Amino acid sequence: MIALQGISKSFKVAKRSAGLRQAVKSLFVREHTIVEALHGISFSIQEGEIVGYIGPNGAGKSTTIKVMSGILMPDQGTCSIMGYTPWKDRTAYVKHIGVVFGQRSQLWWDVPVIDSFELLRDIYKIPAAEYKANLQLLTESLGLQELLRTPVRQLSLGQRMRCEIAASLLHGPKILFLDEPTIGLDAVSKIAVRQFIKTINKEKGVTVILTTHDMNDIEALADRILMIGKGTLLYDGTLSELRSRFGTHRIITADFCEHAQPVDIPGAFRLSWSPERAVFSVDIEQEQIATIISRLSEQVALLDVSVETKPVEELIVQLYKEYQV
Ligand SMILES: Nc1ncnc2c1ncn2[C@@H]1O[C@H](COP(=O)(O)OP(=O)(O)OP(=O)(O)O)[C@@H](O)[C@H]1O
Repeated sequence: MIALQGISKSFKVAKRSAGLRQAVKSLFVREHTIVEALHGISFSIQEGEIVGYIGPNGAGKSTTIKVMSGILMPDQGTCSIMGYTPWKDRTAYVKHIGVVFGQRSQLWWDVPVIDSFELLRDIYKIPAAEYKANLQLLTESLGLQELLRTPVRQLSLGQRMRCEIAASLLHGPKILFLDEPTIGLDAVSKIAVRQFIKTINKEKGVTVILTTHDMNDIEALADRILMIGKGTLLYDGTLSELRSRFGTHRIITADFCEHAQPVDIPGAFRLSWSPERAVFSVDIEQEQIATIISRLSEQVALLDVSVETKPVEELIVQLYKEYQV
């Protein structure tokens, strides 16, 4: 459904040093630097996938989304989405995609939300019956009833984001590009947005590509992760593959029956120790969890023990470090 091959994109950025003298100089002599935002990006995505597109700040995520949604033309490479070249066949192409940029609004600021929706209906030439059905479904599933008559500028961030997502889906696109859809949302709104993304993917078969810095989004949604750093694709795989490749550590938390003095357990790294509780990190490639627990129970009376994998967030940080991005 989506195939990118060798996509590169550079930006020419005016360089200016600080100070009045340099400001005056720059009026006459302009110096530029080239920022290479994307460097030979290739991947393909099948219909029905939910793909998390991750990477540190400035990695090139938004630039890729802009290329895929036809807003930017790359310097090199090919991009075929549902048979279209996004930046060439824009008018026909945009009918098949929905785009949400978490940091920007596609809604008209001063008018009620429903007015923006009606404008989009006219722009996309959505047939009346289809518009009515989609609006009803989106209103119900995103809880928009109370918001439709409110001017966008009066909405909270979470309320606006729900309206943005609805706006991007009114024309029933097959692909949804979400650039940081949960940025700034509270925990309840985040869960609601994630739930909704899951539902449209399952029930309507919408293919979803989302960029995010929130690894809980990735954990909750993404079947597959594409990781980009400094404009280059660094990882393409599932979260569980990532876990088994990099997440060989487990965190053991032990609660004691009575206060205990710190002890060293061979094969485990002690992360913390308080009179009632200790936390260890264990590399399961080196030592078995059961062995560590048995060694620990020989030293202290255990009330409770829990074993957790390293949080995804930490795995990603480890991955960024490994690739030096
Ligand atoms: N219009 C532009 N003009 C000049 N440079 C740009 C432009 N857009 C992006 N860049 C540069 O391209 C690089 C990639 O930016 P991009 O916005 O794609 O990163 P990102 O991965 O989305 O980052 P973030 O997580 O911070 O949103 C950055 O170095 C950025 O400064």
